[in-house]
Amino acid sequence: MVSSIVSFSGSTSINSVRLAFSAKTKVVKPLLSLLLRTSPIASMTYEKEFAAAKKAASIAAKLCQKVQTALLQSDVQSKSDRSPVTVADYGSQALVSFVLERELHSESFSVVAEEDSEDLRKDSGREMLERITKLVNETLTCDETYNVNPLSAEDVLKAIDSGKSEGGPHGQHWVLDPIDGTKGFVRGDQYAIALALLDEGKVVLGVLACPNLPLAPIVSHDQHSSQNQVGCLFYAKVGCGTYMQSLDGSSPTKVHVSAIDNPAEASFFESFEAAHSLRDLSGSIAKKLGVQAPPVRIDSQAKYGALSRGDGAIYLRFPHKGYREKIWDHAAGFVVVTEAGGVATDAAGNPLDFSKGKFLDLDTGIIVTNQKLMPLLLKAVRDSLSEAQSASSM
Ligand SMILES: Nc1ncnc2c1ncn2[C@@H]1O[C@H](COP(=O)(O)O)[C@@H](OP(=O)(O)O)[C@H]1O
Ligand SMILES: [Mg+2]
Ligand SMILES: [Mg+2]
Ligand SMILES: [Mg+2]
Repeated sequence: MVSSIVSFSGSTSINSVRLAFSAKTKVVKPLLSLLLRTSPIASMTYEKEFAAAKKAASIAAKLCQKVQTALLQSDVQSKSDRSPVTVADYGSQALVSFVLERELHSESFSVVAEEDSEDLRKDSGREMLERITKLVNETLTCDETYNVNPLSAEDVLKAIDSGKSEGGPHGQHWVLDPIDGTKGFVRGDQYAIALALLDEGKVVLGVLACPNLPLAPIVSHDQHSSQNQVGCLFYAKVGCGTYMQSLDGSSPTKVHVSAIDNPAEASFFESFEAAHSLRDLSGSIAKKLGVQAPPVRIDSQAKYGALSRGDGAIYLRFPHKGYREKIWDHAAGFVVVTEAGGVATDAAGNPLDFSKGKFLDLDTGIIVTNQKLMPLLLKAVRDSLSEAQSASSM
């Protein structure tokens, strides 16, 4: 559900105030932090970071699109070679770090990212590193924003590891999944470049670039929509709502989650990959809710983006026992969907906690929907889980 066209303006000097204070004593900083979080102007902060994140994800998306196009045109034999995907993962991560550092000149650059350069630094990684370096330089040249000397292989390695961190409850940390939905990327389906910023353990902004997601709703009553343009950029900042624009740069549109309050009319998302989520469980929950529509299975955090604009009303994710969710698989999607009016919790209804390092500590799974459906969904989840538990103990 897409509503009015809005653009961000009305900057304040709150960032400069922050900077000035941040250099001061340890006493002032927490006080200022508290003030900013409780003040109505808190939502006006992070403007520079927000702009940098959008730019970084958009440039990385260009690199990924280029690799995916080449991958899909290649023959069957080279399709089974996974190296193009790896090249895109590393290339995307290097570009995002490069852009963030260039734009922000931050003294304490910290990134919790999925990839690192360890394998690339080995002799066996040399050829791949050359391919990545070439790709990164080609993408930067095409973009024309940065008039820089070509990056060397060493620059690329440094960018991949730049600010490497485990996150945590204090300070600011970027959270990056350079390609989320790797399996979808290989198939030519959905994937996302997912970038979020944590501040004192909370996700304060997030950007999702979804190069293959149609601009038109993917769960639509109008199956004959003439709009088949793909490539969406979703972005959200705490207190400011969620916006979507085309990756080509159309004007932003404010988006909202579905307003459906009758679960029978809702459709639900889950992973395309059967191994990523327990389908028996999501099927049982959907049945209890009376959901009529079949599940919509797509890869990556594109699910959060689609949900944030009201394509479907529920996202169910129940990994197999023992799987630990990583923050980069959810941080950007979380703020995109919650700022659009959605609610995302674990299976017991606890808020998602991004402050514990690179893992999300969860009770069983992740569920996302709108405010009205959440109580019904939680009950269906509770009932289905206890049924599954008693069945397994028999
Ligand atoms: N067995 C498993 N259960 C749940 N998630 C898994 C999984 N194996 C991998 N994943 C995660 O699922 C992500 C993709 O999400 P989705 O299932 O929504 O498409 C992967 O991100 P990457 O593709 O970045 O590695 C990976 O982190
Ligand atoms: Mg991922
Ligand atoms: Mg990934
Ligand atoms: Mg991965």
